Amino acid sequence: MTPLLEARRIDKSFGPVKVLHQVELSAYAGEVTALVGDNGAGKSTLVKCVGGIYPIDDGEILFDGRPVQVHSPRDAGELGVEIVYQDLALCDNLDIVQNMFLGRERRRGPLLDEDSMEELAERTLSSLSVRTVKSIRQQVSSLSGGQRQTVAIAKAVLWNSKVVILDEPTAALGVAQTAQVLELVRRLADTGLAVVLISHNMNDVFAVSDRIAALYLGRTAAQVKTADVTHAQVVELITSGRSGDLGLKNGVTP
Ligand SMILES: Nc1ncnc2c1ncn2[C@@H]1O[C@H](COP(=O)(O)OP(=O)(O)OP(=O)(O)O)[C@@H](O)[C@H]1O
Repeated sequence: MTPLLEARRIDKSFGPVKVLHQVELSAYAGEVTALVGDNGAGKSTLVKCVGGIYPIDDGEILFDGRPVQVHSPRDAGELGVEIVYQDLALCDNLDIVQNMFLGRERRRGPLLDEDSMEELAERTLSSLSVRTVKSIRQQVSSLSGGQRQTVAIAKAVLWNSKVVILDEPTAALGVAQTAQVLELVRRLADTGLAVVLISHNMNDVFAVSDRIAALYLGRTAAQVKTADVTHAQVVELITSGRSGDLGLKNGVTP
């Protein structure tokens, strides 16, 4: 199976500090790929390279098997790659519809086309089976952490995205909200999207992912199917970059 999004042999330095060394990442349509690694392993940097925020020094990015140039978030957006960052970049003083269309508002003549934006926002939320928000005209400041995360994810999928990258979507959430967001993550993949989930939480990783890509000190420690590994083996990959009993071939389960 060809990955929908693939990063190959990515090198990235900040000044004299090399942060990514020949890093590999494959994400497949219809699957959740968990990107794991300790603090500072390079997860955010890799995602920002793929999302066009940082230029790569070397390596290549492929979309649906074709090499592509991603020089800006706009390039990434045109390919259908959207990233939901931890800070979510939502505006508290705007409502859900205004946030979902922020910077990409629909117009009819000189006026905003509120009806069509409302309808599309509604349709997107219901296609994701989101029933947790009372009204799409609610101000974002009145939403809970889980609801905010949901709106940020819905905003990312509104634009015909094909790959959605989520940076620690459950980090700030309680148990019930975490379960809701993980359910949404699973649903995104089930609708055919390739989902990349950055996470530190092994329970989340094992609850929703199909594959795991582990980084260790800026290198790919392994890319494995979740069903082929145990919690303990993944923890070992994260903490030492190795897992002796996995029988990996070039970092991949044979
Ligand atoms: N803009 C930057 N300039 C210099 N160094 C950076 C920059 N961004 C990240 N780094 C360094 O790159 C390394 C990888 O950081 P990165 O944020 O990608 O790790 P991470 O795996 O996402 O960590 P965390 O889980 O803590 O978010 C770290 O050593 C960090 O200090």
